[in-house]
Amino acid sequence: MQRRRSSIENEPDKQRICDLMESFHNLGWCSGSGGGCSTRSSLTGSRNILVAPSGVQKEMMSVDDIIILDSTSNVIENCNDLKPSACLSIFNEIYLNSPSCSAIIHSHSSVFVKLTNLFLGAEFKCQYFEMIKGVNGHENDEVLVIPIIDNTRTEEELASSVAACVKIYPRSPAVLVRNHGIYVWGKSWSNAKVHAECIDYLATVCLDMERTGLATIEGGVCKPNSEFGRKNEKPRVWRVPEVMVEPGGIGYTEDGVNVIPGRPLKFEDESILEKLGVTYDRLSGREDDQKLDDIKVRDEYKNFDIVELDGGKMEKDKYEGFMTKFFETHYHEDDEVRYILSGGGYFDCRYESAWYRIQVKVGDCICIPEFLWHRFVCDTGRKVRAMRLFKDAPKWEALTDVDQPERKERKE
Ligand SMILES: CSCCC(=O)/C(O)=C/O
Repeated sequence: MQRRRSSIENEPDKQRICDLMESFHNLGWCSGSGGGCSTRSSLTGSRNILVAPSGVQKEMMSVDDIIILDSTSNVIENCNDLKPSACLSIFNEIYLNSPSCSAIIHSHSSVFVKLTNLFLGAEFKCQYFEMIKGVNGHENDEVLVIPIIDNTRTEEELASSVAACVKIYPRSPAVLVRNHGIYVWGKSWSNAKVHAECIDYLATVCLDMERTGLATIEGGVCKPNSEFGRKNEKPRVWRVPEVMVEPGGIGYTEDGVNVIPGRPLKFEDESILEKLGVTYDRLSGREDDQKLDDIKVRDEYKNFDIVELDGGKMEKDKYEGFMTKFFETHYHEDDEVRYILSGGGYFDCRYESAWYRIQVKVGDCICIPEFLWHRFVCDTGRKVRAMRLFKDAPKWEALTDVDQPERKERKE
């Protein structure tokens, strides 16, 4: 039976929703009538849910505006006869599919509109940021994965996609909706609030840092360029049998490899680098890294210069000209040493009738030995800035299989 006056015992829960909505409005998470909030009743044994109404200014709600429903959406209290939030069907799906969920926040923070246009696939992923620890069950060196779904005209249409994400991504307490916002939840109202704050922070940091070159998206994961957590990462190497290499090259997906349906490529362990004679050091990505000075002394590099390619900024013909040159199979009569300062890509090295695709990213200082057939391609970020280190005067003389057929068998 529906009550006309707010029951005393529910007032603290109702007041909390009013307070949360006011603070979310002040944060810009629910301006222009967007956004919403729901919690489970804190009364012992109750499965009721409380939901903010639609049509009331988010920062001006009073306890009598908050609607209480039972677990099958029958209205228990609706003192001001208001319409429940349009998100109710989505909230219900989240409660249903995430049994520990006790509170849900729907934010229209503009950062998520921007983020879902930087991450155009089905997931936002980031790693090595301290705030990842604020998301239950995650460490700061783990990859946080939050699913992204496309927006629809109505909330009802979104509900089934949100439900599917909650089931498929049990570790994620959130679903992003492209060009729209986020649904984020937790086992209590405060846990949901912490999740919402951490994810908003991570999205803001990833966007700003990617835009200013302080973070890089590698294999779909946004990572800060600095060293923490990354120093133990080894370059990833894939083996690509020559028969699988198409005339245009290996090609690559977002993950760096060309996955021929039904024939996923094999990850190699790093011992392959030894066979290829490829060596590497992991640095910070900074030009003034002390370790770089040590390497210069250790390996007697007396000269360096910077090579920079940016498919988003350079003239198309110029960028493609460089890419064609670097992607043509070639070798040099000296070691090729490259220290990646931003962006990333893949060195493909040919050895015993196969290609080995070695991923390089910020901080990698890689040495491709003299006479080893290789080529380079940027990753999907289409940019790389690298320091080239030389023992003698800087030079870039590539010997290609076309120019030097008699050398073709060297180092194979
Ligand atoms: C990662 S630096 C750009 C590629 C390059 O300098 C080279 O020599 C490719 O073989």
